[in-house]
Amino acid sequence: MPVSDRELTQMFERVLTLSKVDKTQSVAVLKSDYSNPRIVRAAMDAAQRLGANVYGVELPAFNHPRAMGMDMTAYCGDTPLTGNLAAQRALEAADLIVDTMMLLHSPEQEQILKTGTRILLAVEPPEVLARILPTEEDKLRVNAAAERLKRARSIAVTSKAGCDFRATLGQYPTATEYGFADEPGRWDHWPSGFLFSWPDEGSAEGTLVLDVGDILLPFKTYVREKVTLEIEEGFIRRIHGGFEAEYLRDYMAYFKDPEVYGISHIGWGLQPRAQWTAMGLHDKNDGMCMDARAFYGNFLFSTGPNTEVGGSRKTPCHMDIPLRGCDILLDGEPVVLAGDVVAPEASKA
Ligand SMILES: O=c1ccc(O)c[nH]1
Ligand SMILES: [Fe+2]
Repeated sequence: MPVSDRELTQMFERVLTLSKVDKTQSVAVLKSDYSNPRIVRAAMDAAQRLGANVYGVELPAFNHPRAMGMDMTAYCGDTPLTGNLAAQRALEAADLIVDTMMLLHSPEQEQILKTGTRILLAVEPPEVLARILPTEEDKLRVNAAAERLKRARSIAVTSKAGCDFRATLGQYPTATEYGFADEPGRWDHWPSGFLFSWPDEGSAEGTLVLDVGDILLPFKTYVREKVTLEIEEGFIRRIHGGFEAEYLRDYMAYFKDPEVYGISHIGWGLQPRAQWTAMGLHDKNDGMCMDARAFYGNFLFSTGPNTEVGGSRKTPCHMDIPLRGCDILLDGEPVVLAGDVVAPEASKA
């Protein structure tokens, strides 16, 4: 359903307030040719109504000749900001950046965050922003789960479909997304509600089976026949199944880069207002489909780049793949069973 400009501005006031915006703050709204002008306008107006110093940074769109599709998560690393040091300095001067063009998975984003500037990504359709408006309660639940994930030294994922995956943890940090950027140097994404870390280099092993209904992003397709990924020493070695397996093999091979097969962030969804079914009601270019990444009880794994956490893999090909119905155990203790969150208690909706 359409969301009015007035409601969109009010929601931005709410989320920017949660992001600690007030009259002491400066807010930069980062945009490019493909930004949603309604989101840009609402962010600018809301920040002004909160008394902040507001400015816009507009960057010409960047198209990589080998990138396919319009989903900004598909081809990572180079962005309209790449190489534009003057614009990066202008952004680093802000306390908070509202990113309406997507810096995610770029080295520049990490450099900006290291200066203490906060970044809030907001590129989903206003209807999705409204349905998954962040709350303090979301933050409490995600942080409760993060306390458990931070302590974990191993993760194991199994499922009726045949998943039998494990990895050791600890080399990389735990990352949380609860929808607002309230602490210095924090990046967050409105809408969200999930957490993740990265497997220790070379430790991801076993089998991941995409069952019917599991999701392939950025393809934005629901799997119709099982796809089996065999993983050894942190990399996908074999992909087999039917049409979707062939499609995935062909797509990943297109990049001619062995690093695309590396396992990247892995974690689980904690957002009950995100729906597995939502992707089927949107066009592919409506947004990046955060419902699929955040729906409650999913196991979300991904492939490709891990430079944002100091990893060595810089490859543009990034797949986000949420699975339903998995058991997720940390150090042998369940946090999700059959696709339902079971622990920690404070993380349950
Ligand atoms: O919010 C996001 C979106 C995409 C992604 O790869 C991670 N987190
Ligand atoms: Fe991802």
